[in-house]
Amino acid sequence: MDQNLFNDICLQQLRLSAVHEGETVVVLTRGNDRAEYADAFLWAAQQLGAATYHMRLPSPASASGAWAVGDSGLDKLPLAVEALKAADLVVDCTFLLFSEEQFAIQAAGTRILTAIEPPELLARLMPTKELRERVEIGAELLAKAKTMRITSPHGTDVTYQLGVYPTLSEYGYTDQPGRWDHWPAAFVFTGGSDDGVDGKIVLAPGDVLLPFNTYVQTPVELTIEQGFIRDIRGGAGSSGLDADLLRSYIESFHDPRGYGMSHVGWGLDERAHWHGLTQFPGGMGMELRSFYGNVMFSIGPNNELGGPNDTACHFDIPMRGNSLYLDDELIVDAGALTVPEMRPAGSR
Ligand SMILES: O=c1ccc(O)c[nH]1
Repeated sequence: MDQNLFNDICLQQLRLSAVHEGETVVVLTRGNDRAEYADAFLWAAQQLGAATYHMRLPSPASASGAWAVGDSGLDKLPLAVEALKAADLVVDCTFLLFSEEQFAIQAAGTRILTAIEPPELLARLMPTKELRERVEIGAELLAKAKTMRITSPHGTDVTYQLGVYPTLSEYGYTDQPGRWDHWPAAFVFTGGSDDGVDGKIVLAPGDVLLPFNTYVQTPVELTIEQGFIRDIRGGAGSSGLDADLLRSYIESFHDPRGYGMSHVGWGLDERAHWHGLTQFPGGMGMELRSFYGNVMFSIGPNNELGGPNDTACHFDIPMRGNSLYLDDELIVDAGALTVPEMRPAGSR
């Protein structure tokens, strides 16, 4: 994208995130990644009268090749963490989520906006206040629920006991002290209690495996007991290829907590395409986490919700055409939201 255009969308973003004169905005990058993001955000912050600078960390010293979450590169840099805590807004172009340092920075009252996706996607899925309202309505419903049940025509039937962990909303910008968000995003999630997820999830062709950034081709059956996946196998009549890939990847972390059940919720953005991975292979799948009516469950850490599991092995798995009940009330009906206030304005 042309740098002037990129500057403009970052300006729109920082306006939504309520950046103003007297604030300090720090843009965080690593190695050679996303220098043009830093330029655009620095320019935009200046337009709004904020003080701003770029903090550039070295590239990770070791590259495992896997998407290991939680390593911020800041663990040996307490001075840098203090500087980030002193900022009003950190624009995180590195993915700090699941790291100790992200939690410490938020706890100091600093808001954090993660921005990693390709500029074209940032532009197309520019957050809106209307979408924020719909996401917040979803978050309110989810926060009140005591159980969540997910079913699908393929045989999924799993129940999460809720109420232990907070509900988080992601709508793509952040204007409240201490709040993190990720641009672009439109979904809500919480986590089941540590030993309170039981049942079966059957992944069907077209469901999405992030970070593989692939669509499931062969059905996968996951058996879940007391918050952990106990068995992964290919569904009836399938070669079992996707089941083998999933298991092999999780095993490579040598951490049984990689089989834990992480966050769970649903997506709300009708502008986000299910087929998005075919368009932006370089992205990290935020479009897929956000597409309207997806039900997304996750595997691995739950420390971002305050839980004890801080494994580096993480999967997000948005599924199509599933149904989701909160306390027996149908909220997502085969991939469509039932609550009019959560639907796009034109389709209530
Ligand atoms: O924005 C995100 C990205 C990944 C994840 O697991 C949650 N939210």
